[in-house]
Amino acid sequence: MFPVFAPAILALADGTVFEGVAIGSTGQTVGEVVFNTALTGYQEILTDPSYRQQIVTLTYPHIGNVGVNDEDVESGAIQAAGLIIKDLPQLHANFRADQSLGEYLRREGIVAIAGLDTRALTRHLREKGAQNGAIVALREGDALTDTVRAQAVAAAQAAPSMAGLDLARVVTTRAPYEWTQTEWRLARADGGRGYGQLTQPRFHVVAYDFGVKYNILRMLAERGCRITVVPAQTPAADVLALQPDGVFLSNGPGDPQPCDYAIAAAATLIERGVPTFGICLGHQIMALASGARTFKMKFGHHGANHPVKDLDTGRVSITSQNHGFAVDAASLPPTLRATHVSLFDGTLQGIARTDRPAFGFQGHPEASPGPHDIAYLFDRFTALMAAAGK
Ligand SMILES: NC(=O)CC[C@H](N)C(=O)O
Repeated sequence: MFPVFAPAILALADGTVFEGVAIGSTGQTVGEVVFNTALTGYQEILTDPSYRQQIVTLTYPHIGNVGVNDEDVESGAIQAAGLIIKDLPQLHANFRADQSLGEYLRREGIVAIAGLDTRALTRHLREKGAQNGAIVALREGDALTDTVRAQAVAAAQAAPSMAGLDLARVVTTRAPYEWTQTEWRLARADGGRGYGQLTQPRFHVVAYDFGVKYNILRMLAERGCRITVVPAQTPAADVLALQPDGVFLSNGPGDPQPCDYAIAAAATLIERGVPTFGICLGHQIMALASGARTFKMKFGHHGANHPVKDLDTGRVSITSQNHGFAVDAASLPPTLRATHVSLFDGTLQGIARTDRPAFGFQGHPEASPGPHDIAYLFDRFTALMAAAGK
């Protein structure tokens, strides 16, 4: 029996209302509505902690075809505040699937909507900018009234703005832990060579968890890193006491600016000459720690086909992206140089310290599913640690 879907609406803070059907839990969710243009990877997107308090609309129309499995997760749970898609196939098929997308959303209590015009919504967000929204998913038989619409718009307007929000401290691990992984969990973003091999640990990396994605840890482990993951608010002195060969600053949700504890810790560790690599939020924190500024973008970058140019080599990589803030290229102090730039809008994508072994990248070199063009940055990090005497 195919399910009968109850009505649902998406209301934006500017008063625009889209109607569709409920494909997840019933109830209401609020968050910043952003669009992601990747064709694949809906499970990785939903479980990426950087999507906390964001409602994601996927521009690819058929989402759910291959169901859901317990391997393709980037964290232990769905992190996005909600999901918006055009069409949920009524049957899924994949040998690895153990449930449907709808079942997964309901099991995790996520409110989601399908059946609306995601192209119109995406155009709207591109023109007006990312803004807060509310999804209201009604129970079967409940009527969609003007009161429900008005309440949803009011809920969207009452939601907190992403600018100024420190969410890293919300999603981070409560206690430090050592990353371990089994064969089947090894990274797939290894340049298409298939499943990677664990290498005998050569480096000890302390990874700040601001909302870290599993595949980053897998790719570091594959390159011979033993990894101690620490909470976002761990002081630099505690990290130095672990005698790391390198420090990794992870991706994560929210605005980097209020993460003063992380900015202070990163500044100390970089100053002390510890090889440091930052991805996305970690890259932004490294920039702030070095005296640059960040700003909120109009609708950000969320997709898997963004061309980025390496300014040192001229090489263009197709990259995965997920960010709503960026480092202001005009704010770089003399100790920071631009290493990568987005060929979509010219915004800064990579930075490196001129006086210390530290660099950051705005996109996702660990992208799983790919593209894997920029995975070479992980090798750059291990090379920095090797050069520092390991
Ligand atoms: N993926 C990330 O780390 C995102 C960083 C930050 N939250 C932003 O939106 O820009």
